[in-house]
Amino acid sequence: MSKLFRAVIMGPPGSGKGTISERIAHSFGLKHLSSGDFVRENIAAKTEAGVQAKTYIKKGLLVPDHVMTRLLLPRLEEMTKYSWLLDGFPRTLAQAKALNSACDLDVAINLNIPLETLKERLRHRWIHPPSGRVYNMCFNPPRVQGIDDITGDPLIQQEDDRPEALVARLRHYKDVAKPVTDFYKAKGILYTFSDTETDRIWPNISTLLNTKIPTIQSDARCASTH
Ligand SMILES: Nc1ncnc2c1ncn2[C@@H]1O[C@H](COP(=O)(O)OP(=O)(O)OP(=O)(O)O)[C@@H](O)[C@H]1O
Ligand SMILES: Nc1nc2c(ncn2[C@H]2C[C@H](O)[C@@H](COP(=O)(O)OP(=O)(O)O)O2)c(=O)[nH]1
Repeated sequence: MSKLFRAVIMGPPGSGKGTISERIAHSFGLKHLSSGDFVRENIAAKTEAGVQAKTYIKKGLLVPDHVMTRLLLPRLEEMTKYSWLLDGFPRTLAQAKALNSACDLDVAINLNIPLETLKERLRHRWIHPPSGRVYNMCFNPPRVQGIDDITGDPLIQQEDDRPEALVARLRHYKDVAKPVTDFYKAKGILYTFSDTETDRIWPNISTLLNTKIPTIQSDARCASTH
């Protein structure tokens, strides 16, 4: 059977999941699957799960596990031929267990970034809600201030990126994420990266994936000749 590469990336809001996922997708040719993008697509398409998800997001809540897994697992089934990196899922132990029954993961990347750094980053984060594109006024600013590069639409700052909301969000993240990282640690696939800068974390992630991905893809090549 051919073996593909399957990874998840975890970390608190602002830890760089989106930024690092894009780099991984670009450098290693994996598909970057973002749970936030899936949620937004389902809301736009008014699917049953999308309609349910919208009621929670409007209140600034996480989407419940059963809605999230119903929305996400069928999309993963469409990806059986591809290597992928999943960003934003799982966020809870229930989601991690649901994912575990659907597929075998090779690597779980865990970003551990100091609180002060997260606060500072999210203060400067601006997003283009229809596409999910993320900018940072210092790190990756748009070409024109306040305007999306591709569509020319105005950018917005999310309510829950404000410093007051953020501390509560981060506390909640820690409580919910710990059982998930423990779960992956017990499986021996957890790799934690701690730093204040994505550019310093990136070479270490790249080295890790260089050691993991060629082996797996050469397995896949052998398998495909039989
Ligand atoms: N795994 C998940 N479980 C529950 N809700 C989710 C999950 N993934 C996404 N969502 C919902 O979709 C919304 C958008 O997700 P997305 O990951 O794009 O943004 P976010 O919560 O601002 O994350 P971050 O700040 O870490 O980038 C979330 O706020 C949440 O309500
Ligand atoms: N100053 C600075 N900003 C960074 C760095 N890495 C990412 N950012 C920016 C990009 C975003 O505006 C914000 C959060 O990054 P993100 O990739 O959206 O994180 P996440 O919420 O998906 O985990 O921080 C970084 O290393 N330094």
